[in-house]
Amino acid sequence: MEKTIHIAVIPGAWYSHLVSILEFSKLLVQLHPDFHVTCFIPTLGSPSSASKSFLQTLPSNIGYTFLPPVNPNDLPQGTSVECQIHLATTLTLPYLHQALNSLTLRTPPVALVVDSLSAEALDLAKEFNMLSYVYFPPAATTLSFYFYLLKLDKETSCEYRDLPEPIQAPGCVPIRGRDLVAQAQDRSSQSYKFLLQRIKRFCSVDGILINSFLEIEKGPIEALTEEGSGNPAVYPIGPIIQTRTESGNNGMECLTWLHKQQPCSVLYVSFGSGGALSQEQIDELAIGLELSNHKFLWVVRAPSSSASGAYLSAENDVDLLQFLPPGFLERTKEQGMVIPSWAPQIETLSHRSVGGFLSHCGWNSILESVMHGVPLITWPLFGEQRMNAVVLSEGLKVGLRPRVNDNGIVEREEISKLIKGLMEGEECENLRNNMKELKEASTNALKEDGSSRKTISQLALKWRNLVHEN
Ligand SMILES: O=c1ccn([C@@H]2O[C@H](COP(=O)(O)OP(=O)(O)O[C@H]3O[C@H](CO)[C@@H](O)[C@H](O)[C@H]3O)[C@@H](O)[C@H]2O)c(=O)[nH]1
Repeated sequence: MEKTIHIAVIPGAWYSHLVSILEFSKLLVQLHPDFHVTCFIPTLGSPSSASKSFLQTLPSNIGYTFLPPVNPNDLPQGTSVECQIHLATTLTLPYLHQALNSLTLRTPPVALVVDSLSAEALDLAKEFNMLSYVYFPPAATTLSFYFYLLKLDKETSCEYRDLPEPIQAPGCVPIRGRDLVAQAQDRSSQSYKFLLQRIKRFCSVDGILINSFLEIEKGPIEALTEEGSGNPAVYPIGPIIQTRTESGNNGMECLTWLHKQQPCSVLYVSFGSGGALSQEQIDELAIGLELSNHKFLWVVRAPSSSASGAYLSAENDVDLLQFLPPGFLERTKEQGMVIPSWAPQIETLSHRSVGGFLSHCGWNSILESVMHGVPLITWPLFGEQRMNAVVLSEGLKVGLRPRVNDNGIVEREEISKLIKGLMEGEECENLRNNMKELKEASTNALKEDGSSRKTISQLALKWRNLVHEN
């Protein structure tokens, strides 16, 4: 009888990371039905409704258990979101140990695949005799810069933003220090120390699975996979994206509205699973959308206190439309639609009426936009999003990046100008053509003999052979 191949998976305590690693797991068991995945989920507070409804889509050969949740209110005041996510895993390591122990007694997993934000769990692989892998949801460019940061940290002492020249990591577009990942903007911070610790852990694993593909990031992927690079084996397995998203009645309403619009006429505006703007920036964005005269569909969130935007994890019942400028909804009722909190993003990006995406440049949103051929306005807020914005606007030329004023605000005239550039005229045509090519490449990567599909099969074969040898 054919043996079942067991894999244990540990996501990061963040909606988009949970979804990405589990979408990969879904693809793995779909392509290789002799595989079974068991997932242990760290959580911050209670799981969001979007996470719960996503978990209901898992097939029977993927099992999951929640680890005891870490309550953000029990953590020291002012703990950054990155540190909260990190603690959601570290504080539950004893439970994870217990859970892996009982799993190993029943059905020993051959490999432990751990999300990049849960890297502390990697130590358990050795103890339970499993191969260890990092699942890395962001871009290959980010991974290449991460490894390069270890070198840069030794060779320089100033803040990276004060370096006179852009930084050139192997195979990557040059990136100015101020555009580096947010955790590296203050080298004395706890977030930076955590980041370096995490990257060092990555160096000793059996492999790193990245959610990217050769055609979108040829330079960094070739540099990362080059023999003698000194990195662990890197496996590009993307683009892994959600197959469908949900958002109840609001979602239905927005799709009904999209059905009534002209092809490629609507700009979709969304800042990911939790990105939020300051009140001043919400006002500028609203007026900029209005001035552009283009149709829009905007997912609105409560304002953040940071001028340049931040991540807000709380779901609450406040009326989000109160944060819009007076009279805006009435004036734009024929021009746009505003949707509070959450939209069905996949259904929106795949809708024929959508012609542009103003995005915070989370890597999942980028891949979803690429797979549906929608060019972007690249409006990074936090994390590694500034690096992604450079890749899209300066590298791939499928996005336009707004100019930010000295107070960290993108002004209304700039917003309106960029929307016009994205949605009409020669610039729009060039961006759409570049995106069309990328869309085709992204579809090919996961076809029968596509580059990423081959990589997944290569990994599966390696894991299967190990089980059959024992
Ligand atoms: O109204 C919404 C908003 C978001 N989404 C989905 O939520 C996910 C958002 O993912 P992403 O675009 O990557 O944004 P974040 O959740 O902010 O992603 C975090 O994780 C990414 C991968 O590591 C990083 O690139 C980002 O910087 C980091 O903020 C996507 O699948 C969207 O389809 C919806 O379905 N509806």
